[in-house]
Amino acid sequence: MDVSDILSPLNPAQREAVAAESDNLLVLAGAGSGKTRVLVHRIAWLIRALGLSPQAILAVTFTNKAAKEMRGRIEEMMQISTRGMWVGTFHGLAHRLLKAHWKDAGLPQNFQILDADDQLRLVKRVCRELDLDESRWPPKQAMWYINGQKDEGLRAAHIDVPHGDLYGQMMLRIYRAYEQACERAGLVDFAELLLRAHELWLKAPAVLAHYQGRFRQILVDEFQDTNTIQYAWLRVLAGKTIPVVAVGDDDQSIYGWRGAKIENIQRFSDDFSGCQTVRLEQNYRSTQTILQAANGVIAHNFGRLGKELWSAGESGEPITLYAGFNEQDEARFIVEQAQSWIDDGNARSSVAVLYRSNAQSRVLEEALIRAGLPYRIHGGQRFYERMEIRNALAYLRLIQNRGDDAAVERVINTPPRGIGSKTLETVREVARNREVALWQAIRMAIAEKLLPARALSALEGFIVLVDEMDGGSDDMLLEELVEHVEHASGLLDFHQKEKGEKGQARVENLEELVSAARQFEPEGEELSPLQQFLDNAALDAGEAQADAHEDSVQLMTLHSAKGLEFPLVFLAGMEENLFPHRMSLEEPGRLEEERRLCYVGITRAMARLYITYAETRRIHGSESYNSPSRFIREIPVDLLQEVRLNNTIAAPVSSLTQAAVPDTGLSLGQRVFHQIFGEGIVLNFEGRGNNARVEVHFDAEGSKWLVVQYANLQVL
Ligand SMILES: Nc1ncnc2c1ncn2[C@@H]1O[C@H](COP(=O)(O)OP(=O)(O)OP(=O)(O)O)[C@@H](O)[C@H]1O
Ligand SMILES: [Mg+2]
Repeated sequence: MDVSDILSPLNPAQREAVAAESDNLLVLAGAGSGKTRVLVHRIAWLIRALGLSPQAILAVTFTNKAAKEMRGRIEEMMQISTRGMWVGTFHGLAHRLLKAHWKDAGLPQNFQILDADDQLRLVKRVCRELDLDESRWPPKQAMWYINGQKDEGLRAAHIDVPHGDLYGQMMLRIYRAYEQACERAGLVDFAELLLRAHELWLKAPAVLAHYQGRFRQILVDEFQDTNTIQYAWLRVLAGKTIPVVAVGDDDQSIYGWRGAKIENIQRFSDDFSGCQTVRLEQNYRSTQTILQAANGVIAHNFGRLGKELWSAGESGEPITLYAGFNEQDEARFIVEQAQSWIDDGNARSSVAVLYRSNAQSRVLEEALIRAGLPYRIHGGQRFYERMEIRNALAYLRLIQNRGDDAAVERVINTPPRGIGSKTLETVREVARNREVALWQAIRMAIAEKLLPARALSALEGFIVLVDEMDGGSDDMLLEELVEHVEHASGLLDFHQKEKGEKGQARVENLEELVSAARQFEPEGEELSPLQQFLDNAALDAGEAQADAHEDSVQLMTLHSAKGLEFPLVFLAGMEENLFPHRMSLEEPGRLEEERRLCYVGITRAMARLYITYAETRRIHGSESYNSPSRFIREIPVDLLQEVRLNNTIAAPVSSLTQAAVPDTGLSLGQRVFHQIFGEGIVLNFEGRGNNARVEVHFDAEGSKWLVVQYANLQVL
């Protein structure tokens, strides 16, 4: 590819960004305006026009999948290998650094990554060791606290809690104990990866100098979702010498709840000297209708950096709105529409169904299965997160590192081998008192006969089992080892004996893990293939799907849809309390983040967009009645077309245009307070003025019809 070919498929603003010569560059632009495309072309430009070696380039993407795509695009454009290029997520890159410089980072060479599930398990254990009442100090909250502090770059030793702050003191105590537990077992959670990588720069100037000498340019996609520690890491690395190109969209910042800071966009131009800002305003992804809908929704947020977005594309079809009478009906409608789109000759993978919470996927999955439509889930119940897979991986981790307490906890009695909670408690106590890993504690318990004979022999069985799995493992291929472990551990046998589909699915998943091992390509000799495989599984959880290549309908949460695009998109479950999420209704900041999430959802659609909601929904085992999401009302009504139950088309959208209950000051979806029933939300109404009756769904009491005149509702 010629230099001119790199620029020709771009518009003038994009070209300016690709060929910009300034030290630092910020590309600030709305969805679908080609930000990611600019990054890819800029990398090509750096290599072709400026003669940079691929090894001198560091590119940060938001997911591992995006990193793979970026590599693929560059290889395809330039016909070069991207092997030496550092492309990955902040976490992936941090991991790579720590593996290479474990000593400087103060870690054992074989440190293990602790994923969210294992982390919670460990926090729970720590809380138990501190003798804390779980209901008073929920481990999950402690975990959020710990991660929140790490995201801000704070270790327990850095935190000062005021005397009277009981809560703060307790959290800090847990944090401290948790740090020690990780240290002892050589475990590193996700937030720790970033924190350590940052500390590595500060502790080991020679390492920093090495990378500062190596990289000649840093590029960051989805910059609006960087958190404090990522930003700090970047800033130290860039120093005064490495130019940084950041692309982002303040309207798509959706990870505030995980510590992401939109303000980093504003800080960037101050902190990175000589920064030039380029704005892209043309959207190439969506029809005008879809774009206008997205613009209509996001216009309700305040304090935006302000961007124009227009499209030269056609106006396209109206957005279809469907009210299912329950979630089953909603799912049926979605599958029906998807099927007819596919029957028209479109690929299954051109269809995406997006939803707010993972729990919503089950009903959709069932409808897809009934219709015989293959589907794939990104995120959520991910392959590497499935219980049986995690169990098998835990055995493999033990082969690698007996000190991995989280792995011991997970499989010591899985499948059941007669090691009860009392036995386990004793082992934990030994570990605690003597400050050793669980594995060693087991050995001590055996050697010193600290338990009844039957318990000891069960423990011994476990030790022998793992040691035997390890013996000879060096001579096996990775796939052989995985298969051997699944058999020898009894896992396969255990699930084969399980009744019904669940057991069958688990067996299939275990078999799939063997295939994954077969397909796995280790890089370099430094780390054993097993170690690389385990790291990959932990980092990649969810993104590496066994059936990635298959043409299937795409299911995912709105969060995981970031950066992607699909010709046909369904936004399902567009109901108050679901989306916007119940938890976000109290705080304006959270509500705005939900709205950005809605903007992200709408802008994933290229040609066709469906919005659906259910009038009643059974979720988490209970029935709820929610009004349509306020975000639907924020879409200009002339862009919408409502489809009724029997699939007839109605326009205009009656139920939504009448959002206000006439002459009452009330409107649908509004939160109100009643003297006796408490807080609730207005769902429905009849009549007008003093004669109007409204249906209010009270948080505590359920739905009730009330006469406005007597109900004396206070608007909240
Ligand atoms: N100049 C262009 N000519 C033709 N197509 C373009 C151009 N620029 C971008 N596109 C296409 O528009 C779509 C959106 O581009 P891209 O994904 O890079 O946008 P983005 O700004 O990164 O979006 P998001 O904010 O959702 O991440 C892609 O299909 C891309 O190939
Ligand atoms: Mg992008």
